[in-house]
Amino acid sequence: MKILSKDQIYAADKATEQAEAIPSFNLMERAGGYAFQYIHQRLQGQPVQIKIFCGIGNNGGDGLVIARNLVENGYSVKTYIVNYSENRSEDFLNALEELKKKTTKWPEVLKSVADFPEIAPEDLVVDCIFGIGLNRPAAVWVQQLFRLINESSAYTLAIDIPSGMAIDQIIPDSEVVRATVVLTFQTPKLAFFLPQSGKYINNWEVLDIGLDRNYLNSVKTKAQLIGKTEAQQMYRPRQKFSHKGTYGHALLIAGSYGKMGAAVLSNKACLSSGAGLVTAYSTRQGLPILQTSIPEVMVVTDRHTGDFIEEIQFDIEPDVIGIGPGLGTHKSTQKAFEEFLKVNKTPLVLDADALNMLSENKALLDLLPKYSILTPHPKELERLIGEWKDDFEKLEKAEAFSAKYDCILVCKDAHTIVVFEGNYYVNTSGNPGMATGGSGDVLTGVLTGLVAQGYDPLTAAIFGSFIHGRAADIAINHTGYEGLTAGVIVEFLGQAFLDLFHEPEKQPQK
Ligand SMILES: NC(=O)C1=CN([C@@H]2O[C@H](COP(=O)(O)OP(=O)(O)OC[C@H]3O[C@@H](n4cnc5c(N)ncnc54)[C@H](OP(=O)(O)O)[C@@H]3O)[C@@H](O)[C@H]2O)[C@@H](O)CC1
Ligand SMILES: Nc1ncnc2c1ncn2[C@@H]1O[C@H](COP(=O)(O)OP(=O)(O)O)[C@@H](O)[C@H]1O
Ligand SMILES: [K+]
Repeated sequence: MKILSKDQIYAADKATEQAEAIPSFNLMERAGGYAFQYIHQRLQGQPVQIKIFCGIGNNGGDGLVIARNLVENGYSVKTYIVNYSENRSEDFLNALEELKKKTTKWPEVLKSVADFPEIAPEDLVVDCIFGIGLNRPAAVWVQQLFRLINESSAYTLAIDIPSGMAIDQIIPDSEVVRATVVLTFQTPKLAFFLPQSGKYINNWEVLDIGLDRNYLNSVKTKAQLIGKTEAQQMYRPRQKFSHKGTYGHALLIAGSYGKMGAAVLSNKACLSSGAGLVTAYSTRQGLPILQTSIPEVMVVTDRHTGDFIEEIQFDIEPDVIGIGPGLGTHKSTQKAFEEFLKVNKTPLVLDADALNMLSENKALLDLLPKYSILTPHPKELERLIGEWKDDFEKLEKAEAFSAKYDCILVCKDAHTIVVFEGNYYVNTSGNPGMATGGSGDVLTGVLTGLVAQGYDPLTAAIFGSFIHGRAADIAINHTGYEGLTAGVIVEFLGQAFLDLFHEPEKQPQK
């Protein structure tokens, strides 16, 4: 699903107005009308006290349209205008006129804390104070209203975006309305998926307000959301007349003393995501561990007998090499890594200590083959690209890094974002149960296994991140969040593939 930017949303409005030859107020009527229907379908006339807080822009105008529809349908509604500015938008004024025609209970104007109403826990709050137009911190008294809503524990429906959250920047130290549900128009907003702003989002739903299809189909967005529908399209079915050679040979260079589990997990995951052949490269000490725990995997060891890999040399010709999990950053391993990069021509997936070694010696980055996949968690990413001011700047820096080194950056997080050629692919699968040691090692194995099978590296990164999270989502039905371990994610990889074609994805609301 496309994630439109602020400018693109405003352009979609304009395109719709032109294509349908309608004034902009019709669009507000439509958006507010659909939002009303959403509420009405759920309340079915129940006598709930509804408190609608409206700003003075178009988000506020939407609120007034919702209020009018609710009044017309017999609901008990109190409407407030949060007067943070005197610059009322034209359509806000249109919506106000229409509301005044339908009720004698005109909206109360709030100008300071003294004007705030009480909010009872059983009220339904509709937040239409700020929409995507927020571009600076709200006044202190307005933020106090956000706090009042948050402390009320009332069910809160935020329209388009929670007030206090900007669509394209992080406003530091700003209070944000913590909505129970965010009902967002036409397109999810990138801010919902970034840690600094996404933490305020519990549930979000897209409301299709019928913006111009031609515009929506043709617009190229920087960001897109990857769900089951997108993943399905990337899946490569296995062929009847195929053999293990068809699905490639993966080599995983991983493990050191005390961290052989990382090698075991990534190798198992590589096998379970469909690679034809998997070879583990590790220390001699690792040989019995690998051979007993994964008999399907072949093992090549370095010729030394120490705790760490001291040399990377093998006489097989893998289709892809995954490197890094549990490797350690011992001097001898660093040397071996550097020597390996100098001669290697095989596509790479780099994780964990391989990334740390790259961060310590940035010159090595120039040795990476084109389209290498790097899978940093936030700390590893920071070591690679430097500190960021906020999550939007993080993405910009990741983009610049990916362009400079022609690599695919898989920025792991609650919503993993794959960054490549100026595009952001935002993953929707996964859950907090995955915050457990070894789950990243599993991802390395999955991505390596997919490249081995012939998925191009970008598709492998996007599709693999989805499958990895999806396996964990299915697994928690059996383990709960706390009981999920990295090994269990591997066991559910097969289920994640099956699930691709099982049930259709929930459609956006209308
Ligand atoms: N296609 C769609 O999705 C449709 C969208 N629609 C709706 O329009 C909404 C966007 O409306 P909007 O552009 O009028 O902005 P909104 O958020 O109401 O803010 C109002 C104004 O506040 C100002 N301002 C900003 N920050 C401020 C601050 N801290 N303190 C004080 N003032 C501040 C700023 O003006 P400025 O002062 O910067 O000139 C801004 O313009 C969108 O979210 C959706 O609900 C539908 O109606 C139709 C279809
Ligand atoms: N709260 C979360 N929600 C969704 N996915 C998560 C969450 N926490 C971690 N993950 C996922 O789990 C993996 C953790 O990787 P990483 O930190 O490298 O683990 P390790 O180093 O222990 O293998 C990543 O793929 C990340 O996206
Ligand atoms: K809002």
